[in-house]
Amino acid sequence: MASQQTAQSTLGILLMAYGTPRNLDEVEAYYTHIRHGRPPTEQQLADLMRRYHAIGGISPLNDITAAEARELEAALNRDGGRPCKVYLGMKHAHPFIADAVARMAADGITEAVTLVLAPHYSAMSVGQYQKNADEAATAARGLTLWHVDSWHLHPKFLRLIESRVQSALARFANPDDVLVVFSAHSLPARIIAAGDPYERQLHETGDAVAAALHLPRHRFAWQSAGRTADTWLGPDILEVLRELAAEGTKQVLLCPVGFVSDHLEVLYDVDIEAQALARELGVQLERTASLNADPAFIETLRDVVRAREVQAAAAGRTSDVVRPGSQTGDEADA
Ligand SMILES: CC1=C(CCC(=O)O)c2cc3nc(cc4[nH]c(cc5[nH]c(cc1n2)c(C)c5CCC(=O)O)c(CCC(=O)O)c4C)C(CCC(=O)O)=C3C
Ligand SMILES: [Fe+2]
Repeated sequence: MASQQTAQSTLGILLMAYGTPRNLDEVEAYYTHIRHGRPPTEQQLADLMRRYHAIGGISPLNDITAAEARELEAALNRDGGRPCKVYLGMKHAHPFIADAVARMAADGITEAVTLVLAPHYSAMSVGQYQKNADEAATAARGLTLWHVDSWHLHPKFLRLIESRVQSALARFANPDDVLVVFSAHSLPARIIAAGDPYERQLHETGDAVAAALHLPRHRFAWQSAGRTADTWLGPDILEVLRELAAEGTKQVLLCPVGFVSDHLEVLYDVDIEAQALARELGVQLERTASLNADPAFIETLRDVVRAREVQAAAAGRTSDVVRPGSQTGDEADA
């Protein structure tokens, strides 16, 4: 009897994002949260404040994420499928992931697809979002979560990145002679030894885009590494820019494909910091436009959610209990 009710009940969507301070007064608490409760030094805080000031005082990330959540819910509710409600949960800002899960449970949601606004899986990034969600769901009881781990090879995602690369290439005098660099947020290098798929997935995305566009050559780089004693994945985008300039490369297109929105890592680390170095090196550096709330990106996310729902339903037909899963959204139909 419960399953008949489930067929028409609302499917929850836990849309998870990094989160950003809403104003400069919130930066210290935000930074402390990122540092697992250890307040930053005065110097570290001043440096982060300086970067937020440099991009206009506040990151556009909150507005973009909210628009993505709103548009995704609208897209899901006009496709004729099971009615959906999107709950936004952030890793480091309000509303936190646990708050979103608690609200979902209070609303009577019993099944939800979880999706992180980052295409590539790492146990240290997406895995942590999922862990936060799982803990809250266990506490709430009666709420089953179906995780999407990654969607870095979803055909619609690849088409979107390809078109972003193509339009950016057109900004160069000699588009055939541009070196495309795909980047993502660096992570501590020890994840690789632990068998993490993060680096491989970044390469898979970049290689697929390069093949589709017949790019003569492309490279990979990491960016925005933390300022800690850890060894971070490299080479860094700044290091790659120096190397390319030394080799005589004059035109570089950076595609920060590990991020979906405009935020500090894109607007400061690329548009300000990397641009300054490129100018100094005499290199023309362009960057692909972020996906943000582009309707074609919202369609991609909608497909990823529906594909995960179908997978979960199929699993439910072959067993009595649908356990929190962790399949990828990459197999979705084009
Ligand atoms: C993998 C990953 C993504 C991509 C995937 C995803 O999106 O999840 C990401 C995105 C983001 N990271 C962001 C902001 C920050 N991340 C920091 C620090 C760190 N990030 C890490 C990892 C990631 N971060 C790590 C391992 C640290 C070191 C933590 C420590 O030392 O324990 C710091 C501290 C200062 C600094 O290091 O710069 C800030 C301010 C913003 C919001 C920007 C805005 O407000 O517009 C976004 C979207
Ligand atoms: Fe970060």
